[in-house]
Amino acid sequence: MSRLQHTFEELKKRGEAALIPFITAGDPSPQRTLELIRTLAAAGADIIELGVPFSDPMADGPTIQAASERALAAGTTLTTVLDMVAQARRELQIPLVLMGYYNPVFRYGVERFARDAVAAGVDGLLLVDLPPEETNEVKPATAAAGLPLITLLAPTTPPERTKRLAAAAEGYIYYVSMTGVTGTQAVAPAAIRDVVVELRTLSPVPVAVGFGISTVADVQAVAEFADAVVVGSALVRIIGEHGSDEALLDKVAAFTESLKQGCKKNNSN
Ligand SMILES: O=P(O)(O)OC[C@@H](O)[C@@H](O)c1c[nH]c2ccccc12
Repeated sequence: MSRLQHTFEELKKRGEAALIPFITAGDPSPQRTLELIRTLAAAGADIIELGVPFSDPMADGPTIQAASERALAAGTTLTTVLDMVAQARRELQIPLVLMGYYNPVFRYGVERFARDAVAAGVDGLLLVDLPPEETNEVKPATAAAGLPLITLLAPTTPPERTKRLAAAAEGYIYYVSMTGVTGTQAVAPAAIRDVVVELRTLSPVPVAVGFGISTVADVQAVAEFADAVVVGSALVRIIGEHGSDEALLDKVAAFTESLKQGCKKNNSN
């Protein structure tokens, strides 16, 4: 059983949704990223989504764009991201999913990338600017390496397409709660509940929800009907503000612990 499957099974037994914090790899520095991964894991993260910094992150709002710039300025490349994963993997079992844009992966070489990613200890790949219909170049390589290619679905995905993609999903489905870029608007849990519930019946894999989840209340509301919640910009903002102080890891730990409290299902108190 894969690390991802194992994590979701354990959480199901405990009646909890998975907490998936997102950070940009290399922000503020590769060294700091390793410390952040340790801190997130110790504070209750169940899976970590690591962003591969990119110069033209068109799906990202200002907060994550700035994180990408900090990471690139610190010299982060796809190769150094894989090194960070390999280092983390020496000491941690937490699933690590890479999120990125296709260009760096294409330049690295898709087959070599898929192999190196699995060897480093990557558990899943999200290529956010590659529509599922255009994964023909990537799928054979990720399938051969045993790397789940995570499908992104959005409220704008037509029902037929949703059905087809959900049935073929690997790892987990990432349901984007709204159109637009990351970190700019708040999620509206009531508006997405029914689609997510339906998606879970269509899909053989768990369904994560992300975009606009930034508070414990958001996490709690979404955790009632989703298998996992992704929190990106709210966390990246803390890293942006405290990246160079001593307090960074404590702040990140406290925020993560509070978010995890929201993941216990039916704890309406
Ligand atoms: O930042 P938010 O609103 O919390 O959304 C999650 C998100 O940051 C993370 O999953 C992500 C970062 N960049 C992306 C690009 C596309 C899809 C998802 C992402």
